[in-house]
Amino acid sequence: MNESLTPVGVFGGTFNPVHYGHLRSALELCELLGLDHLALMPCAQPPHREAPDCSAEQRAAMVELAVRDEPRLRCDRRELAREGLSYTVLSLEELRSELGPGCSLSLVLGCDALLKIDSWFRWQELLELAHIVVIARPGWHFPATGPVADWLAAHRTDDRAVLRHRTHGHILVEELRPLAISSTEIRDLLRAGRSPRYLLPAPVLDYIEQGQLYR
Ligand SMILES: Nc1ncnc2c1ncn2[C@@H]1O[C@H](COP(=O)(O)OP(=O)(O)OP(=O)(O)O)[C@@H](O)[C@H]1O
Ligand SMILES: O=C(O)c1ccc[n+]([C@@H]2O[C@H](COP(=O)([O-])O)[C@@H](O)[C@H]2O)c1
Repeated sequence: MNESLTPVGVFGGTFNPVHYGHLRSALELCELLGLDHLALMPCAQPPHREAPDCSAEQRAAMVELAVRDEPRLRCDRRELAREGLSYTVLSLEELRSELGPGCSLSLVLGCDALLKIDSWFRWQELLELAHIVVIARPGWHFPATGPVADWLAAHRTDDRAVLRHRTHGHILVEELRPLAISSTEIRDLLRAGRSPRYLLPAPVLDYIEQGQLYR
């Protein structure tokens, strides 16, 4: 067993746009898990949904504005630099080769993403590259049967210390402060001519207004 690793994390999402649900969860995870940093990683070409209505460059720019005053949060642009669909396993492979085999790396996922993870490209290799930290939400249940249930049963731990002693391979579920905010709701408010102020950072809203996004 390794002693006292300093874990780092990566939080993938479409971030269309990034909001306080993402940001508050990211900061709480940094503190609960003792992460050196957590990088929000906007996907360029989502493998699983229609192309977002604003560009990957714009979504990454909004993430950069959102994290610029918090040193523990970063924006990771690697999926913008890669051709093709933004498969998470490819990003984890890149991160693992940059960080080296001795670093503790965690992939952060919302529970909605976890439910569908068995449809992801090479999903069973994810835990060979990183731990997975799942953000639990009120009203959400684990699957009781099927491949995701079996996978959770085989790899789940309730011990946060595992992130300081192991480099990859475990699933941790964390209940964080619930914030009922979604990017869909923010886009809908903007399209309806209503304000999403206070659901997302002011510099992100300024960027949306200046670029006339989501109209
Ligand atoms: N309010 C929230 N609290 C905690 N996690 C969240 C919240 N909103 C989204 N997430 C998680 O953040 C990750 C990235 O989310 P995403 O960028 O798709 O945002 P979203 O608000 O769910 O977007 P959309 O409404 O467009 O589906 C997902 O794993 C999702 O589960
Ligand atoms: O790798 C895959 O096959 C894959 C399939 C679906 C989703 N993902 C990733 O899951 C993350 C959350 O996606 P979303 O739709 O909740 O924003 C985001 O980083 C996606 O790139 C990844």
